[in-house]
Amino acid sequence: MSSPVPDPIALFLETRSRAEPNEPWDAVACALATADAKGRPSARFVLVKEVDADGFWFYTNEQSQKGKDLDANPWASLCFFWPSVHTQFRIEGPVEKASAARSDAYFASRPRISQVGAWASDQSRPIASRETLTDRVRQLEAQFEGKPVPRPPHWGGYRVIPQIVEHWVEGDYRLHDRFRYERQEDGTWRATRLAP
Ligand SMILES: Cc1cc2nc3c(=O)[nH]c(=O)nc-3n(C[C@H](O)[C@H](O)[C@H](O)COP(=O)(O)O)c2cc1C
Repeated sequence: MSSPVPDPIALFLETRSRAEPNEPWDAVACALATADAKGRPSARFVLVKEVDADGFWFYTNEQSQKGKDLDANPWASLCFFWPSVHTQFRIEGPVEKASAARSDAYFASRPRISQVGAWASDQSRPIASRETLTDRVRQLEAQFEGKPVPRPPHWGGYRVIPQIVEHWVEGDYRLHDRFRYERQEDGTWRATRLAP
């Protein structure tokens, strides 16, 4: 049986470190749920490599479906599940765009082929064929040859500011432990135990 902690972000980071060596896939991957202007939800996986009390950061094409959703409705929910430690975390809160400097720094850290891919892909728009994409990659590789690849203006970071964190730990006979943490005005967290 677990009990509430004062800082659920520290708990998230500690749990992720324990999970990381045993997960078959990337422990920083999570489902990101957004909703459009009509409140229709959609979910997809993203990588959230940077986490602190101010934000859970991900990077994407701002003209994608998720980018449009976040323009219309800047609130999101993230869901991580690490089977090796029998734990799920849900993070919910308002979303803000990263500064240009932060997006530049992250873009610069990516492999060159991913940087070219960010220019080549009009993410979430229809394309005629796979060749359309690979031809565009070849064309851009030639264009940027011998030069650093700049960050496309429509590509950048977002942070989900954690207002609600839910920690779920699998228990025997489906009697799981669930704690919902709500961030208070003074930055402390109020924990509530939820029925599983
Ligand atoms: C494990 C995993 C990680 C992913 N990480 C990202 C990411 O960090 N950023 C991104 O734009 N797409 C990422 N994708 C692709 C997205 O799931 C999605 O297909 C894409 O962003 C378009 O989503 P949208 O049309 O809802 O905007 C990832 C996919 C998987 C399976």
